Amino acid sequence: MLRFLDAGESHGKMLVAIIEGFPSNVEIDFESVNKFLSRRQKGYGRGARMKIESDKIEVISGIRGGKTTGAPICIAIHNKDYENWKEIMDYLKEYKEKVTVPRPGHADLNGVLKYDLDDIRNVIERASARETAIRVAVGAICMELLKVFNVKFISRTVKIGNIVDTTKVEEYSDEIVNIIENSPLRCLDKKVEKEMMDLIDKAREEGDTLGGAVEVIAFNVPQGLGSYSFYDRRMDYLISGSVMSIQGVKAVEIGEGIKGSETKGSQFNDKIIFEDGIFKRASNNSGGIEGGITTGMPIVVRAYMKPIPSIKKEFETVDIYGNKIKSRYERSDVCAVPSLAVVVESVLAYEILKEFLNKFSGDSLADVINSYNHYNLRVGGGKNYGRSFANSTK
Ligand SMILES: Cc1cc2nc3c(=O)[nH]c(=O)nc-3n(C[C@H](O)[C@H](O)[C@H](O)COP(=O)(O)O)c2cc1C
Ligand SMILES: C=C(O[C@@H]1CC(C(=O)O)=C[C@@H](OP(=O)(O)O)[C@H]1O)C(=O)O
Repeated sequence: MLRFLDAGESHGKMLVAIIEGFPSNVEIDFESVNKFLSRRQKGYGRGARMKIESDKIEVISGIRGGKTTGAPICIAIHNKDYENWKEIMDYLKEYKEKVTVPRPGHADLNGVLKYDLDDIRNVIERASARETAIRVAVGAICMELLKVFNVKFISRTVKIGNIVDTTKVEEYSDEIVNIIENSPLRCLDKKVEKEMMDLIDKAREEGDTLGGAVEVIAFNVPQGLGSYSFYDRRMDYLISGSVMSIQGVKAVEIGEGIKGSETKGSQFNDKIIFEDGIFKRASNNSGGIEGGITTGMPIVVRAYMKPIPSIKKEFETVDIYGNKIKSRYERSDVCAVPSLAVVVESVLAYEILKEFLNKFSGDSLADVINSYNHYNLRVGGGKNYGRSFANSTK
């Protein structure tokens, strides 16, 4: 079974991850992995930290000669900012200037109470969304295997504050990807994007922050991943839990979950059709998942992020000893919604690959390909659902 663990602090030496259960002989394109990391760092509204970091992965084990070996993959991302935080982050010598004013909205207060800490710094360091850098690296490695099976993603911003991009994306296109990848907010509607940027500027001037929403679509995911047979095997359970675990995410929607709740069954159901010997759906309100199993239609996930909790504008609060005090500001992003889109893309890639390998299991890429092709011969009527068969090890 594919699994991973990660560790590391925001201003510590590095972030690390160990991925286990990844098949052998998968070619890893490091340029592509590092590009994924740099996509996460971009986005209008990000703070000063992103000018310091230029995330790149270092391979410690499990990849040799550009290919996975089947052994646990260990990777690291070094924090450049560590140089500026060495004294504060020293693991032997106690740093005397403790952080004692918790920020509402962050893990600060809950963390010190739960772990009996007298320095909020110990909470901030691990609760920080800096951790998403290594999660994206894990997702990027998963993507290298999904690419063999032509699984592709589009991830974009659909909302900043109350400004919404209503553009619909139903099919994958390189043109759409190009627009998104070259835009400041990963937004498709340029007019709406300008309004969003103005809103971010206004929030920054006011010493305030913003949230929003992203949409991520996975194309060419085969039918049959996940299961209705047990709650924790349901694809929608796995995806929503994983997306919800991303720092700041407060709601997850699959397909037309929200709008659909206002319609009738006859309108919401995706009509089943049978064409050229294969089953298809005439629409995709279910967002590619029915009964906890992928339908073969695109998987559509929307994630909603609350406004960034660290606020420059001063307000009255209390410290961890209960004393009334002015709020404390910690260097921060004003808005991180475009970055969230890339993080959701990578956690989705991980969850899809995990179930993909549960269904088409194999210790080597060739075994996985055989299993995949065999299944597609059966349910795809020998033709598959318009996806190309994975028949190479490239
Ligand atoms: C990519 C990204 C960047 C973030 N940057 C900041 C930030 O600069 N300052 C901040 O206070 N919160 C930031 N957050 C949000 C916090 O990490 C998050 O609100 C906090 O961990 C508590 O979230 P939770 O209640 O969902 O766990 C960021 C989140 C993401 C996904
Ligand atoms: C470091 C990243 O995001 C950080 C997430 C974050 C938080 O509180 O979640 C706070 C900020 O960190 P710092 O205090 O160093 O400025 C963000 O920059 C990153 O995305 O790589």
